[in-house]
Amino acid sequence: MIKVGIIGATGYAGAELVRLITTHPQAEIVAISSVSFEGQKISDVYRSYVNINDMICENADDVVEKAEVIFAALPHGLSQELAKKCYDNDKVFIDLGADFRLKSEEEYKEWYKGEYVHKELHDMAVYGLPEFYRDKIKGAKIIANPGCYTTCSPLALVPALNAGVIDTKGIICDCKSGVTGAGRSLSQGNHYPELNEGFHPYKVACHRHTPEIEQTLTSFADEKVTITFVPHLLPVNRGILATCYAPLKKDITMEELRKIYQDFYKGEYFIRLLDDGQVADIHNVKYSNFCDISLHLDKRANLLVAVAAIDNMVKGAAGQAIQNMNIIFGLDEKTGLEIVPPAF
Ligand SMILES: NC(=O)C1=CN([C@@H]2O[C@H](COP(=O)(O)OP(=O)(O)OC[C@H]3O[C@@H](n4cnc5c(N)ncnc54)[C@H](OP(=O)(O)O)[C@@H]3O)[C@@H](O)[C@H]2O)C=CC1
Ligand SMILES: CC(=O)N[C@@H](CCC(=O)OP(=O)(O)O)C(=O)O
Repeated sequence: MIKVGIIGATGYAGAELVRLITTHPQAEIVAISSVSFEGQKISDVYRSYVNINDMICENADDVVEKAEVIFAALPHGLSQELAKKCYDNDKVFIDLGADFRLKSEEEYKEWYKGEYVHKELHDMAVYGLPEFYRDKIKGAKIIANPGCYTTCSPLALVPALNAGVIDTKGIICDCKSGVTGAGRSLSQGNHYPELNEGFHPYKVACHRHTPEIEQTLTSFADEKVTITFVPHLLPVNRGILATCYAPLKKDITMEELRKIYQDFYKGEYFIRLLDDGQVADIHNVKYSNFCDISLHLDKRANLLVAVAAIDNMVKGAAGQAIQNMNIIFGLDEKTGLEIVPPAF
């Protein structure tokens, strides 16, 4: 059994790791940590875990000592020293935050106002989007696990970009997220009466995920890709829907487009390419690690419209992190993640 530690287990992403790894057949949670709830049971924080997982929250040092793979689900900016400690002790470190995601320190400074403290760790960190970078993930010691928008949007666009059928400029990622995406901390914007029955964009064309999505897209293009990214807050608990618009470089039929996506995602269990006429819906991926993609052509405007849906807590966070762990430890990628999304 793989010995797993979870730092930040009481947050939404950490609690989702607890949920999924508790039943993973080849991994066991050996330690979890929390600052606010140290000494308390995780099942006292989340009553759904009573009698299933009643582990006591310890501190982060205990987790690093006991585990061989450490997941960190902390606010941005707290993972660099933790990664160093794990690396020095020959542990695998999987970071659900953004500290290791951007390869360019300049971009990190611009968007996160932080510094790269251990540059060598940033050089060796692998961006953990398995459908694109599986081979690099296999030997990684540090994984930068992508977040929700930054998983969903590239999954919708990369096959078309890689095949050279869409432009590298003028792409729009119009995304909607459930409220769990904002984490467990309370804020006025997430207050029920102010959120429920409303719907609005935020950080329009200035969200910190913009350079991260561009970084992934650019790795499949022959020049820098620039996008307009507009996230919206959807008054549901879970789910991300990315509706991506991209100018077509040439005339293409639906059959040709579909073939490009089918070939690119051949054998990818977690990618479900929907039939013509169907649309991706967050409803159908809830609680699962699937990404549903539907393809549409707007011939009048000469645009590709690619829509992708994921569960932000699973494929957008904990599930993808476990997928990365499975790859690193040589397990079948699906292990512990063969979850059937509920029908209603
Ligand atoms: N929610 C989502 O959909 C996604 C989240 N992520 C990323 O995962 C990470 C966690 O997000 P999420 O779970 O939503 O956030 P939460 O706010 O729900 O949880 C954050 C966790 O970090 C702990 N924490 C807070 N401050 C500190 C601190 N100063 N030192 C140590 N621990 C601290 C918190 O609790 P405690 O006080 O108990 O230690 C809690 O366990 C973030 O980097 C986020 O961007 C990535 C993809 C999707
Ligand atoms: C709804 C909401 O607030 N979402 C978060 C993103 C959550 C996420 O994906 O976190 P990462 O930053 O780790 O990628 C936001 O917009 O900041």
